[in-house]
Amino acid sequence: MVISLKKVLISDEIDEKCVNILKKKGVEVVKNTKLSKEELIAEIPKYDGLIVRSATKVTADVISAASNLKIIGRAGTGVDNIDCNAATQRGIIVMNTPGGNTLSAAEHTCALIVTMSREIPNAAQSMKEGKWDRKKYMGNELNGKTLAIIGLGRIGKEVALRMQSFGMTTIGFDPIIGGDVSSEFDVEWMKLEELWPLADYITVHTPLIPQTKNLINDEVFSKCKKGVKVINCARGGIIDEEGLFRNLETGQCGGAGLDVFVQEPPTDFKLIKHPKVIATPHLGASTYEAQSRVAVEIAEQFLDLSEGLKLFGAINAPALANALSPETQPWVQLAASLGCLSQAISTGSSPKQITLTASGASLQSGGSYLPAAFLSGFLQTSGAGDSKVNFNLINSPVVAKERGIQVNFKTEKSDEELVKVSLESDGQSLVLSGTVSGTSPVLVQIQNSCFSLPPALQGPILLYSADNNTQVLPKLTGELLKAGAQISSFASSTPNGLTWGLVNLALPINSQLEGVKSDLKSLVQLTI
Ligand SMILES: NC(=O)C1=CN([C@@H]2O[C@H](COP(=O)(O)OP(=O)(O)OC[C@H]3O[C@@H](n4cnc5c(N)ncnc54)[C@H](O)[C@@H]3O)[C@@H](O)[C@H]2O)C=CC1
Ligand SMILES: O=C(O)C(=O)COP(=O)(O)O
Repeated sequence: MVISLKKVLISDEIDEKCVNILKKKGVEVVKNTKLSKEELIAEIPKYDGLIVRSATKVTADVISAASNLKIIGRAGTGVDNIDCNAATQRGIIVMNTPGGNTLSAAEHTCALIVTMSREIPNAAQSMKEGKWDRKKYMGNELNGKTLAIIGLGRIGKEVALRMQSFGMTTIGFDPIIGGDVSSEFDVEWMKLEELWPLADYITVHTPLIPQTKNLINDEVFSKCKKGVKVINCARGGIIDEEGLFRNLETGQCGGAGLDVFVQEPPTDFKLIKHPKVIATPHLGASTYEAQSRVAVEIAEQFLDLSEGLKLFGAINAPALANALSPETQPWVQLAASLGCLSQAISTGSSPKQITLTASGASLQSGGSYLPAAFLSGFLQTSGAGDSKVNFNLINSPVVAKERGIQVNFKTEKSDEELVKVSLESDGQSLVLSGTVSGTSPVLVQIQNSCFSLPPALQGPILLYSADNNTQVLPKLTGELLKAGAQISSFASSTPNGLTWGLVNLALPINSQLEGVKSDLKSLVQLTI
């Protein structure tokens, strides 16, 4: 799957380095950070790449209008502003720059913890108002206090390491990162229920997903120490905003440091204006260093992918990572071609079982891309679904699963490199196998008949079977010439019951070849 990047739209405020790196490689870049949703929908069909931060909402209707879009890049971490399911369905890669802004977000979290413990924002504001209030702003030391960290990924870990230097005890929870790993950075892993009563401060560093929505709510506050302080530098909504306000009012919550909000920018400032709240306008990643890093990283990741060098940061393209190298490309095309042929030959009948077998040493890792490539050809030829959607390695596995189509993948040791497909459907079983000759995918076998000179599976083809090929061939050639066909090459299988013939054409023909159809057992025309 080749990702050709000619024109990229940058619709959020991103460091100029991103523009420069892409332009240097000949990519046309348009930066427009003022687009309304309607304007974005009108503009997006012109682009094959889109780069955003958190402000642009890449919704399903934007994606549906993006007829040429191949990749959406997030210069940052969270992709909750991108409808990733819609992008996957359309075969569009979604990519972020994990790690590029980790340290900035971690430092911002620590800054909120420290400033909250000493009421620095309120105290500083009172001095600007000409006051000298030394009694009002008594604080607490962090030394000896317990910090609970929910989400022990990149940012959670960096927060732990920094706050330990203040003498804080760090405890935490993460469903994936266990105690063996967290103990390496001195975080004692515990269950949420054990952690609530111990925490003086709770900081969240998870994505916003159904499991983390309103994770900290009235019930949780009631299990915490009176005066517990909370910090959210991850995503608005992980701490229930209404519940937080109620607990600040009663004093059950002693303070909150908030960088992110359910609605950004907020329309209701009630929580933000609470005297015990320190709020910043989603500034976690807003440092020159982080912005420079994520801008460079997203541009380089785009270029690496379009140059077929490597895939990094993609969150919805597991089949693509091993399918980029020039050596793998013809095998991807072969599997897709076999998918096209299988669907064309078995028209209408839905497959009960599809088995793909890869033989030969170089195809042993084919399980990561051959089934997806096969499905892309199979679905494309089925013509099912939205005709604007092209099936590729991103969307085919997902769409096939939705339609109940499953591919069993097997490998076999052999000196010969070969991809074999067996397809069982109601009353029909089909076997096809192919290989790569030079860089071209070729058909080796169909049912139990082999081609001594395997024909190329590329471009417009005509595949037929007949009982008596010697009689049929002159008639077929006559019909093709009548239809104005330019025949590039012809191959026939060694007769074994039926004979199969494959005609490679220069251009597709606009004829059903009625004059010869009755002499043939089967006939399919398709462009691969
Ligand atoms: N305020 C800002 O400007 C920034 C905010 N962020 C946000 O910070 C958050 C964390 O980012 P990273 O550390 O880079 O992500 P990460 O992917 O490295 O870590 C997230 C961790 O959350 C854990 N997790 C998932 N479900 C959980 C659950 N139910 N309970 C507890 N833990 C759970 C995951 O297992 C993972 O270890 C993200 O939401 C990201 O969008 C990131 C950068 C800047
Ligand atoms: O990377 C993230 O997840 C962030 O929240 C940073 O958002 P931003 O790029 O500053 O709009």
